[in-house]
Amino acid sequence: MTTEAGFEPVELLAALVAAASEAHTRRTWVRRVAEVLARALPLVRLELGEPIEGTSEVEVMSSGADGGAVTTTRRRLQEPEIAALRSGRIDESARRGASVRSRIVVPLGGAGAAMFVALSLGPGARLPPPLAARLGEVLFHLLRGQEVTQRVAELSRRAHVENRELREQARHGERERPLVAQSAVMKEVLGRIDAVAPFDTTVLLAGESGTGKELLAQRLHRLSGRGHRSLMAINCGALPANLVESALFGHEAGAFTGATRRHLGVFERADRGTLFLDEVGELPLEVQVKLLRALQSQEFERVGGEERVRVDVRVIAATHRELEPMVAAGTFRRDLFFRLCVFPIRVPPLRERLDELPALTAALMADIAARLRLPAPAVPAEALVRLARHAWPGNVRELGNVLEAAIILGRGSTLAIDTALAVDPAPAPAAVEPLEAAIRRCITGALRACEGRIYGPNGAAEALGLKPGTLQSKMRKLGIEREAFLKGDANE
Ligand SMILES: Nc1ncnc2c1ncn2[C@@H]1O[C@H](COP(=O)(O)OP(=O)(O)OP(=O)(O)O)[C@@H](O)[C@H]1O
Repeated sequence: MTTEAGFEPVELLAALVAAASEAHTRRTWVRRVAEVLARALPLVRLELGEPIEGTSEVEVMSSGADGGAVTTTRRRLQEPEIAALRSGRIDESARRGASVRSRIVVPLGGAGAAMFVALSLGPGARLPPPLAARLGEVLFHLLRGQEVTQRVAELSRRAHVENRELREQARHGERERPLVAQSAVMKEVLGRIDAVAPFDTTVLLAGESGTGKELLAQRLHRLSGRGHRSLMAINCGALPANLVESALFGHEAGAFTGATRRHLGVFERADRGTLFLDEVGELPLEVQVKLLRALQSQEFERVGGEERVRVDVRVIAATHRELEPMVAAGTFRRDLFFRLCVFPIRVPPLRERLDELPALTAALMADIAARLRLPAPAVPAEALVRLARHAWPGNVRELGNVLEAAIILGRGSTLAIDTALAVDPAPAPAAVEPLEAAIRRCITGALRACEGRIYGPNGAAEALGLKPGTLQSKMRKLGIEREAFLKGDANE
């Protein structure tokens, strides 16, 4: 038996099986089946419809014959579709004459079918109902097969993620350090952490570098209902824009040069757990948009992928920068700021809680001495006085470093605090602004004053005494976008 288009059903069957068996998602299945059918029929469009239970609507995935993007829409079920699903018979009621397209509805799975395929054929074309019914049977079984393939892929992905999760947890368990909080300000911080922990509320930890934000994020995660799942951390400032996006959302094989395999991002790996977004203020603007969307919908696409990945992630963000001035300067999105700043917690610098210096010193000393396999020397009162006089620009991290050096220099028997502090290279505290922050401030200020204009006599480059190319390269490096400063429809 051959069709009017003259194809051999056996060949078609072989091609359909080959195309459908490799489809990991229903979307790919629809595209591949449409491609194969288009080789045998004058197919204009293929639709796969699944009525939505309890409604008179149907979700339709549809693909043109050219294998382009598959679209998903939701609309009312049409009469011919209802009839075909109910009776399990082909509906050819939309068969038209030689100059107009026809549409044939093929139920998948006999009377009371749960799905259908609708084929729109070019003018004058026809698929005889017996052949269409056979095609329906084949597609029904191929679709069942696709569901199994998808389920297996999903289970294997979960197993992979859980395996990684367990390994992370084992490592994380080793890593978590005791948290000292004896001062009134730190007790207050801990109170807020413990209060918000059981909820999925997004928390923003703001404080200078080394104040213990990551340690607090670990406690928050442990006390939440997700504590037995993984806590994934990413430092948003450590990678350039294109890599941050892939680190957050993952990428598909072939997404860019060197992407030989699919890579899961931290969002996916934190599924059902917690994601710690450290240094969130460093995120380039273009990635901020994508992060906002992912936070709002808990859905995203891997870089180079079409499939929407759904996750269930609780987010803790941290920043050593003041985000509000960045919002005012246009370098941090206002909407993202409000999405993150649901429950802000300020972590005070060490100089504001010197009353817990003795307890911190004791806890850090015990930890460091155990790691170095040295006895922990006693801490004389004058050493504590000396420590209390230091400004601690690097906060608790710096205190740990000084103590480690003091233990080593004292060879495990005394604590050589003075010598250790004398070689402490931590920057002076104070009003000194990091160079990058100063550059960012100058550039954003100029762009604001010039309303996003870079070139020409009123442009930001001239105002800053830079070549436009140099300014643009600095902006790229700092993730500053000109668009954020445009007024109305101002243009270059
Ligand atoms: N309250 C604390 N009790 C015990 N150890 C602490 C405390 N706070 C910080 N530390 C220790 O100080 C070091 C720095 O802490 P942590 O990495 O959590 O700071 P952070 O604020 O996240 O720093 P950064 O912003 O630079 O990432 C870690 O070794 C941590 O264990």
